[in-house]
Amino acid sequence: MSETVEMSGTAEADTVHETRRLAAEADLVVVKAGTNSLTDEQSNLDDSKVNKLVDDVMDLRQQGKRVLLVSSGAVGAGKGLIGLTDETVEQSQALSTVGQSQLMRRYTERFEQFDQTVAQILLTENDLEDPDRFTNFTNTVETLLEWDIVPIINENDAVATEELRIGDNDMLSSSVAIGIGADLLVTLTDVGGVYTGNPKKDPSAERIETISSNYAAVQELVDESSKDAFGGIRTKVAGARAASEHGIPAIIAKSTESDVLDKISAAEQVGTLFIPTNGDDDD
Ligand SMILES: Nc1ncnc2c1ncn2[C@@H]1O[C@H](COP(=O)(O)OP(=O)(O)O)[C@@H](O)[C@H]1O
Ligand SMILES: N[C@@H](CCC(=O)OP(=O)(O)O)C(=O)O
Repeated sequence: MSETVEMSGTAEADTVHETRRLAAEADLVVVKAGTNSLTDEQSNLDDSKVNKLVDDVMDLRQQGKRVLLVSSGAVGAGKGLIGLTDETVEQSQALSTVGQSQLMRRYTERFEQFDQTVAQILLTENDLEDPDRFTNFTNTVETLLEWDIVPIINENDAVATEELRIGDNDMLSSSVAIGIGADLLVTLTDVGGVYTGNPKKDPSAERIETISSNYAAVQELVDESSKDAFGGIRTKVAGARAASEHGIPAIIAKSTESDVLDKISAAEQVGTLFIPTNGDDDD
């Protein structure tokens, strides 16, 4: 297990314990999975990664929880299929439309093995900001959840170029979690949480176990370690923080960790935990 780091302002042990309990008891969970957690090095959809994610989601479903999956991977899967890179935004948009249907086919096949029906929702931040569209979105989600279906959400990349430029499913999943009043946001990625530096480049980087009043210090570390990257850990931290400011516990964790969602629902120490601030920002 990675080392944890005590940063000044880290939450008290009982607050951490209480947040893990809240996360464990969450009924309505938003799970976000990034491209790296779904594709291989040749940018093909990686069956074993997709299967593992579905198995993890089904762990929650089998406990009676309602789950919304926010999945990236459309552009990545499109690149692998067509054998082209996305050098322009227009190419990314077109690739996403190819990859998205492939992605949904894989999800549908795997979830079917558990007799779990899924649905696709493509949306943009604008859809969440416009009151009529937002109402339509929540009505659809509520109906799907009543029918025991797992909605799988992605950005509508063919029409939303802003999101494509900044790789913003991290913020979209956060907005969805806040909008529908989720009980927990889990962001799955290819590293074990938020670290004091980029763990792929800096072997001395240590995992930050909890984020609460130490947010400003964490933000500085993250800005420094991911200076050149669009999206990346920065938007995950911003999205998780936004959720926690709305009273929703949020966890950033590694998608390859065994039974990662099951562990969260057993209140185990996994990834980086964002303590709900309920708007009390004491930075
Ligand atoms: N301080 C940090 N803590 C954790 N990861 C970091 C940090 N700084 C940079 N990163 C990088 O952010 C990456 C995760 O972002 P990204 O590649 O966008 O993932 P995803 O495809 O899951 O959305 C990690 O692979 C890691 O290399
Ligand atoms: N909507 C795009 C991905 C956008 C995105 O946020 O990607 P990632 O940073 O890998 O979660 C896609 O499906 O390819």
